[in-house]
Amino acid sequence: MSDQSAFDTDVWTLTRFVIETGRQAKGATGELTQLINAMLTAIKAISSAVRKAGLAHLQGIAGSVNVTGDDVKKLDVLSNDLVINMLRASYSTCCMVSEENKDLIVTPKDKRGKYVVCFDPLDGSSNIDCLASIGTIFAIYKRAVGEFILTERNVRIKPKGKIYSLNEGYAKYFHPSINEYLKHKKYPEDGSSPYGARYVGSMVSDVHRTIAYGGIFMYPANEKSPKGKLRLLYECNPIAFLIEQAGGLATTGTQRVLDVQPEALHQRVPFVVGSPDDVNEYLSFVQKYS
Ligand SMILES: O=P(O)(O)OC[C@H]1O[C@](O)(COP(=O)(O)O)[C@@H](O)[C@@H]1O
Ligand SMILES: [Mg+2]
Ligand SMILES: [Mg+2]
Ligand SMILES: [Mg+2]
Repeated sequence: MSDQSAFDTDVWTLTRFVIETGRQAKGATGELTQLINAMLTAIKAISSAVRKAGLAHLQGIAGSVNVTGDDVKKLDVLSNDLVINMLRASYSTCCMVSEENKDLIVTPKDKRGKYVVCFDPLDGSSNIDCLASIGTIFAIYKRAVGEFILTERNVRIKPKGKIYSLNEGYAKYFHPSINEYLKHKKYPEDGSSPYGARYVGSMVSDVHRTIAYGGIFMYPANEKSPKGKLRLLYECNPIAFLIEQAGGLATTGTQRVLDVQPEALHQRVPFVVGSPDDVNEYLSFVQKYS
């Protein structure tokens, strides 16, 4: 707040931040600003649809299954259409990758720009009907360059947290290294306090908390899902980038997530992110078994 009055008349909205930093960037054409503003419009529309989902009969399934096997919800479809249409109309993309589209979405020639956008229009969509937090994830790459764009500054994650987060219901199918790590978190041998467990089941939400409070979020491989569930291009990479920018680590267990060479649009990778000391501790358990 700029003063003590109840209404801030000089607030830094994201739109203002994007316009001002775009103006200051040398050689900027405004295309990235157009893209981010289009994305923001789509996200505001998604947020409005999510808020009135119950009244507008937008809850429930759409009746199809997407390319990675998820039951598609009505709000997945609506969010996907919004993002595609807004981005197309921003004249800033050449192609897009969406969780909900099997193939690459190529922008019509007359609307093409220089960016590739990979997105998960609605993350955590199994949480829609119970009103838990859900959100949109996106990564922006410059054509051929493979660059992410940072939109927020100076967010830092604690070196070590007190919370672990994963779907422990799959413990029966986990590799022993994971179960041994979890046991260590719950029954520490060194006399330290056990970690708390938190798992919303919307990665956006679980990662947001992990950045805010520290700790570790995991969607590791298991016998049923040998590469985990989360998808590299539009779920793991953008989150890995944010976590690293905040001083955290993001690993598959065998390599840095951002070093994984993409081979398919909807490729999955095991995903472990969080405070550096926590992720390194997890890796020490992986190493014991390798
Ligand atoms: O139910 P599970 O197996 O724990 O999976 C939860 C994970 O699946 C996801 O919901 C997958 O994302 P979508 O909702 O975008 O398909 C993540 O947000 C979450 O971390
Ligand atoms: Mg899905
Ligand atoms: Mg998702
Ligand atoms: Mg999704």
